[in-house]
Amino acid sequence: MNLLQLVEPLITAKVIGDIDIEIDGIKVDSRQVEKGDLFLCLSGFQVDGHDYAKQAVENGAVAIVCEKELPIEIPQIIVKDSRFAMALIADIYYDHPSHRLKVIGVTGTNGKTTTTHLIEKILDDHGHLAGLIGTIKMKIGNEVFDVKNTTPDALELQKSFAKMLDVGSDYAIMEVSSHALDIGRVRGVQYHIAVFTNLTQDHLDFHETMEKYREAKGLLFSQMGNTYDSNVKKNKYAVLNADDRASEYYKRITAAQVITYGIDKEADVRATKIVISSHGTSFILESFRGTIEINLKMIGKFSVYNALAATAVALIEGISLEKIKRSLEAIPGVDGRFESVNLGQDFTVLVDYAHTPDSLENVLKTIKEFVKGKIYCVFGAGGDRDRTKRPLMGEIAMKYSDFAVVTSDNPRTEDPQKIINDILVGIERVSKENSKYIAILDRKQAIEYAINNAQANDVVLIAGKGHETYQILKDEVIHFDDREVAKEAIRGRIS
Ligand SMILES: CC(=O)N[C@H]1[C@@H](OP(=O)(O)OP(=O)(O)OC[C@H]2O[C@@H](n3ccc(=O)[nH]c3=O)[C@H](O)[C@@H]2O)O[C@H](CO)[C@@H](O)[C@@H]1O[C@H](C)C(=O)N[C@@H](C)C(=O)N[C@H](CCC(=O)O)C(=O)O
Ligand SMILES: Nc1ncnc2c1ncn2[C@@H]1O[C@H](COP(=O)(O)OP(=O)(O)OP(=O)(O)O)[C@@H](O)[C@H]1O
Ligand SMILES: N[C@H](CCC[C@H](N)C(=O)O)C(=O)O
Ligand SMILES: [Mg+2]
Repeated sequence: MNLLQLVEPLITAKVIGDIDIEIDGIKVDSRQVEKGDLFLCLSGFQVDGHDYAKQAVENGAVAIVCEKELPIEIPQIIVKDSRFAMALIADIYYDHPSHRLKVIGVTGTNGKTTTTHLIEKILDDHGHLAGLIGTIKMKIGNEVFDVKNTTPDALELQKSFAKMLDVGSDYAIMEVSSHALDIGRVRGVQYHIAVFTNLTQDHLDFHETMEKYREAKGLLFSQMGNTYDSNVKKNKYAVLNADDRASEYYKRITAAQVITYGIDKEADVRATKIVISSHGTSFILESFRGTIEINLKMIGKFSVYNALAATAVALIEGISLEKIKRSLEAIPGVDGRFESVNLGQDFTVLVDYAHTPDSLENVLKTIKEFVKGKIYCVFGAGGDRDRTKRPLMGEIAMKYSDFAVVTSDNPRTEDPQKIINDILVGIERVSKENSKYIAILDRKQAIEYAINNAQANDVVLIAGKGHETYQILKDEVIHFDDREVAKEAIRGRIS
């Protein structure tokens, strides 16, 4: 593509050199640059991409986009904000792929992965080909790719949309993280439907305050643009959780048509008569398209919220209640979310991705609804992440479980014992004389401890890492899968 044409909309950019040249690709990582590429210098959180411009040139870059003039021989396009430029350039380079797909974005503290998977299942069952982007994987056609981030950067995102179009997808369903919204990874994406799950504490290391966190998520709704814009091929919809206070704010800042879902408050799509058991959750779904009984295999009130959000999306897309019911009822659950590890033992082992105070509380409350014995809660908290959630998670574990086993999650660059100590502050704040808890640094030993001590009818919840098959330590990433470790421990007990 001609570079002059590609950067034409960046009207305030200062250009050094002749940019009336062809580029063969765009890269943000100097190590991946190939002959003929345009290299974008991003000032990162760890290092500054500008320091790698030389390496990019050595690898064959023919031009760079940067925020300051650099001592290199190839043409430079100097912009105010190279992340902003990246979003714009990527959208143009891949020929506005999000305008040719129906993009459904899901944001919120908890439930994004689950809700996107439910929407994908309903659309696929209904003859659509939906691409999927999120925490567990990226799916394009029938191919599945590993992901580094829940929401990729603008370049990878637009490229993925383009690939989805190539394989004939008509929908892209994606998780939109608050980080992505905040640093502009999804800027320029045209959303057809934006979904909000909920807003509770997380990521205050990054956003600093709940208000800023709420505002970051709000960008998904405010950036939807004007519903009545003549360029917009279809109407735009904001699907909001009526039971979450933040929805009022999102309603105010969006021009999209608002469809609400909920349980406690009046809503366009609502669940009543919820019954939770150890095998599933049933409820009556009342909607603007009629009423139907749903029997989910997934467990818990939070699962009902996710099902309602997915239902609202499907109803907007004109899918009948009967078909939605059939799809939702067929879903066994999502990888690593309330996933049972069952080798025939007389107690229950559940692996779940709860890594926030709210999700831990929801999961434990759900288990309380059906448990006949005691609850063991094995959990930790991620390093280099919101520290203030740690004591809160400790308090919640003490409040809703009978035995807390505090351990390591992904310590990253932090000292794992210090993370545990932060959790113990919360535990000790609420613990009573007969409260039971233990701290075991090694996650494998912690899981073994809970499983070895569980009695008939008890539930062992292993929270925080869900589908993850690794553990991020200071200097290395090791293979670690809670489900495998739990199975081994159960086998050890049974034999
Ligand atoms: C804080 C944050 O968002 N960081 C993201 C950011 O990395 P960064 O800015 O730190 O990158 P960097 O390492 O400083 O490098 C800066 C630039 O130099 C370039 N570079 C670097 C080295 C080199 O040799 N050559 C070179 O060109 C890099 O390619 C980059 O362009 O850009 C990277 C590429 O897009 C992301 O992978 C990375 O996410 C990191 C891994 C991360 O942990 N992010 C978390 C906080 C995150 O974003 N999480 C949300 C989900 C949260 C949730 O809802 O639960 C997500 O969407 O994933
Ligand atoms: N609607 C919900 N409300 C509250 N908690 C939920 C909800 N749905 C799921 N959870 C809990 O949160 C955990 C994470 O769910 P899920 O992976 O769907 O969320 P997510 O928003 O994608 O998380 P992440 O921010 O890590 O991408 C689940 O394992 C469960 O414990
Ligand atoms: N998307 C979340 C995942 C947290 C999962 C937990 N296991 C951890 O590592 O903290 C984050 O990056 O904060
Ligand atoms: Mg997710």
